[in-house]
Amino acid sequence: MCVPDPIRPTLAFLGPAGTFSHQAAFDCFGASVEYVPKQTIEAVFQSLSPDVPFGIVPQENSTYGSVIETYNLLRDPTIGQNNFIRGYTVLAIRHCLVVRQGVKLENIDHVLSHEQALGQCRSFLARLLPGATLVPTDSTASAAEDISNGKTAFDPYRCAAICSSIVTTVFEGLEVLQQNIQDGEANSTRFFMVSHGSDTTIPTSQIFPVRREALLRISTFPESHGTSESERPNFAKFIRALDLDILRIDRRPALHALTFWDVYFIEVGDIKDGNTPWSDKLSQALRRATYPSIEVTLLGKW
Ligand SMILES: O=C(O)C(=O)Cc1ccccc1
Repeated sequence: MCVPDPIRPTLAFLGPAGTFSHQAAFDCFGASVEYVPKQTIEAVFQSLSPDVPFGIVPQENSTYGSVIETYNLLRDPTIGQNNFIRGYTVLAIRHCLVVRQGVKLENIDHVLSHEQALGQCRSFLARLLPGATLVPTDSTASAAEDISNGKTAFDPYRCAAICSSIVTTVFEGLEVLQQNIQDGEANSTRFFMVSHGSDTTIPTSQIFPVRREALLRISTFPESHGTSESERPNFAKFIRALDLDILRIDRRPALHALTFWDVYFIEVGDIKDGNTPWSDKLSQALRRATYPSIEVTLLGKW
């Protein structure tokens, strides 16, 4: 059972120890939180509660793009109701090819990792391991753990994991065969910090960029239950009415059954900081941008 520590709140991350999510969280929170590993990003979201007030989830990579699993989970109604995005942090990602000690490149016929990491190392894999089978795992560090303890469906002496070099200090019998195998030196991942409740005090000052920003979820649906094209919302009008900076837009299929009436995620920023509190400015913007067939939920502001 998890007994909450009144001094050190709990933070859930995609585990096991040694993932990039773990590093991103540690860079922000250091010793001020207690870290709880979860097997999936979904489990991180699901664990948010009074006992686990904080979580961290990967949101976007500069080489491979949006983390689809995270955006799919942001469609859940609990986000924006009980759980909220509270800010973000960016981590430079340096991938390594990690093997059991003594394994050489020519021995490898399976490469295990999180699908984001496999995607971030495409050109290395195509050049140096063109014949290897790519095996998606729950996380980068879980790939290393599986090879270390022999819990893969494959011969661990014919496998490699793509992960951080830190895993060699966490799991036994592993070594780094190649370093810096990511496509592009600038490879970075942005992580969202999430909390249970919208105003839970965050035990760090490391996470927030100076800018005032927010994430909106826009659900679209036909007003009548015919799915006529003429009912499609006019996004240009909606965005003009918001009158905020539009920092990025993502789109995922909706959870309802109406085909192609999608969910949009819009990150907005304050055009100019003034004396008006950011929450008031956001409420005013959302009032200006009220349209039939568009439902807006504030998923978080920071
Ligand atoms: O699996 C991990 O280590 C994660 O934290 C997800 C991830 C994977 C690859 C790059 C950044 C984050």
